[in-house]
Amino acid sequence: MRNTVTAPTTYAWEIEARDLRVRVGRRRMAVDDVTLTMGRGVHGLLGPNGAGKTTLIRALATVLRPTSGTLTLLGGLELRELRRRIGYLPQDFGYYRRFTVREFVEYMAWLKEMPGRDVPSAVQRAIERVGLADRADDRLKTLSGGMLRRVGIAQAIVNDPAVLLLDEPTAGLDPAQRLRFRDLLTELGTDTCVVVSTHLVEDVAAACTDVVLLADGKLVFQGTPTQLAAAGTAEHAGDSPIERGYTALLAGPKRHGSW
Ligand SMILES: Nc1ncnc2c1ncn2[C@@H]1O[C@H](COP(=O)(O)OP(=O)(O)OP(=O)(O)O)[C@@H](O)[C@H]1O
Repeated sequence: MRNTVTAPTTYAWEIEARDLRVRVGRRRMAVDDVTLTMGRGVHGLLGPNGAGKTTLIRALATVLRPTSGTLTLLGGLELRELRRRIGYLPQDFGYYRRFTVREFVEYMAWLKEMPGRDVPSAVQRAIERVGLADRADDRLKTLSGGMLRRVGIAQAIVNDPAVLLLDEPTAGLDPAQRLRFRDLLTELGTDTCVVVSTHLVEDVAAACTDVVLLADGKLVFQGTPTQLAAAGTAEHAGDSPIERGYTALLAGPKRHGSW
């Protein structure tokens, strides 16, 4: 019999960061004094290259420790229990090429300490949700890049996480897969706190309830996609209102990386 740990359910936000700083390497403060809260819904994490998106996601995934400030996840669950309740797709996820899709997702379910009796049905459901049921017993080495990305998404959702962290999940997906993925995001966001980093502003407009914009490790903006769009004017660069809002908010005089 497993010990059942009773999770606190009295938190206001799934994710609460106060004055959060995360150092990478020796000196670089890749997340620099960020204060934000995130609850259920789909939070789009936007920002130019090097803004600190991956570093923030890694801190949320408990892979990196905060350098200073506080980060409270799920009301302050202890680390082991917290990790059971997180789903994480890193930018580059490692896998064994000879595993089948099912074996790999099962293996990840096992690492997340899911009760054994729940594993087969949870694995099947996760594989179906990413549209890979017909490839479930194929080896990973036979899949395309987009399919592998979907396997990565399946392993991230297999434990029905309360906090789901997806670092550039749409990279490598073809347009049809991206549309299906947006529907999945919307569905997941109804009862999960989903944080998704992306460079595709259209994905944010279509599937996110909330946008978090980072630049140089700082929080530049948090609000709805409509509020982001409202920040732009016709003079700002971009193909859509939301892209023009993004450009407007990043157009500070001291921002480097103007390329
Ligand atoms: N291990 C490391 N050592 C030194 N600097 C690092 C390290 N990892 C990241 N950085 C730096 O920290 C900053 C933030 O990087 P991060 O990967 O979090 O940005 P990002 O917003 O995810 O970028 P991208 O959109 O290019 O993926 C960058 O300037 C990066 O060069």
